[in-house]
Amino acid sequence: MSLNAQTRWHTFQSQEEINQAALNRILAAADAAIAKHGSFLIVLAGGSTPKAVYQLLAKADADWSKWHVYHNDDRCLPVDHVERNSKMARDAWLSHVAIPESQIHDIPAELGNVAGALAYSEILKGVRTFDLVILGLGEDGHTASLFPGQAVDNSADAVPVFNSPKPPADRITISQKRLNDTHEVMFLVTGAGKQEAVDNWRKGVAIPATLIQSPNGVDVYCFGVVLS
Ligand SMILES: O=C(O)[C@H](O)[C@@H](O)[C@H](O)[C@H](O)COP(=O)(O)O
Repeated sequence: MSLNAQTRWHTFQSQEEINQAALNRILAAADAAIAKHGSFLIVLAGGSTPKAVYQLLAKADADWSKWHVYHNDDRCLPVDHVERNSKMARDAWLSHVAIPESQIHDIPAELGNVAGALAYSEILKGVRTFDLVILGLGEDGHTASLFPGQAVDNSADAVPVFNSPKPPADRITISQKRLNDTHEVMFLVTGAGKQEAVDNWRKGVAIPATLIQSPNGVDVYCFGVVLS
């Protein structure tokens, strides 16, 4: 599968507008994937913008029995810790809809980064190309748990992260290579704090987010940053 470096930028005028656009995009991607493959494979991001979209998904109508949910990263904390991305997604959305539990694939980050990454790589073994990967953007340009200045580790589908500059230090992330094995990518970027990272990205400065490409390019949904 060949990758496409095209980045399409979309700006929205309010938080509601970006949330709604993201919701529509997810539901459309699900319909298209289910029509084509009989299933929809979505990879979730942590962060406040995705959370608001998940809350909308909790009230949406969809063919939930065909959805398979993965996470692009998680923090090595107990399962029920409020900072676990898996807990956030369950509380905001997944516990409120009829996706079969066997199709919700949390990262077992409570096992620690090494054992948890091995276990998640096993879970991802044989999983087909994802349909939609959702990603956030950190102020430092990180995405998933791919941080600036850290070596890119594509040795497995899920890899341990040590010494994350954003706490907690121990995390697990799907690798760049496996994240790029997807039909579509949607970044959700909100807030003026992301301006410098967005400026760098648009100027062609390498930031972790620019590691992400898919055969269909990448869509970046923005609110609260200026696209100059
Ligand atoms: O793992 C983390 O530390 C966060 O989940 C982080 O990666 C988040 O996705 C971005 O910082 C954007 O977050 P917001 O959507 O809240 O701006």
